[in-house]
Amino acid sequence: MNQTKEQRILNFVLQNAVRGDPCSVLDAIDKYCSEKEWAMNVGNEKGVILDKTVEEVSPSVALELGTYCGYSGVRIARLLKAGARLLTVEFNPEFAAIAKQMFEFAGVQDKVRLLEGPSEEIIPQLKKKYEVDTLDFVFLDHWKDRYAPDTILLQECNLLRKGSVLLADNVIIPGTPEFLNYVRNNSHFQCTNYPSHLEYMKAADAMEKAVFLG
Ligand SMILES: Oc1cc(-c2ccc(F)cc2)cc2cccnc12
Ligand SMILES: [Mg+2]
Repeated sequence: MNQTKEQRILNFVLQNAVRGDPCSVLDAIDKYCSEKEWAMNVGNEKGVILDKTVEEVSPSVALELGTYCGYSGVRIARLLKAGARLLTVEFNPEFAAIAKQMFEFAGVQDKVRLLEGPSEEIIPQLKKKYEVDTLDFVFLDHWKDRYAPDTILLQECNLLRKGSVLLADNVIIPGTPEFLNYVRNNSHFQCTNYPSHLEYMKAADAMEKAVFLG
């Protein structure tokens, strides 16, 4: 049976990265996806913006929407303090299976909990089923038409607290106009735009940080 691109990415990591070394996993994915096959990982340029935001927030509980192959999950988890945890949501079971193996190889599996299913179903379960009080950090990197409704849903489920930080990928390409309009015209959010480039390409992209003011 023919391999998928995501399986080829994982295999390249297994053969070229060092087990237990998250940075070598990130480097291997970036090498493969810049030289062999493009894939929708956040990449190293926007990844540095993600790193700086995670380091600034130093979250105890982080949520990622859109796991894909686990690149940004490894990127976030490698920076988490002892006892902190990342919940990452992926609705595609094939992607989830790849990401699970990626987390295990990188050695971050004890910090990461992979939740399979649609974000709109999982978000309302976070408090009771996954023992979340509030979220310190949320990385939005899933389907672009879900950013705004999921941001509203996070508020409706009382998962945000004063100072919770949302960071959204792809606000230029593919683009998230509804989300940008929502957070930028909402007095409960303080927004900052971080211009960058689409992963592995020259096209312009950007990330948007939206701090919930309570
Ligand atoms: O970082 C991303 C990039 C793209 C993307 C796909 C095709 C393009 F031509 C340009 C950009 C899609 C994503 C979907 C979900 C999460 N991240 C994505
Ligand atoms: Mg993305």
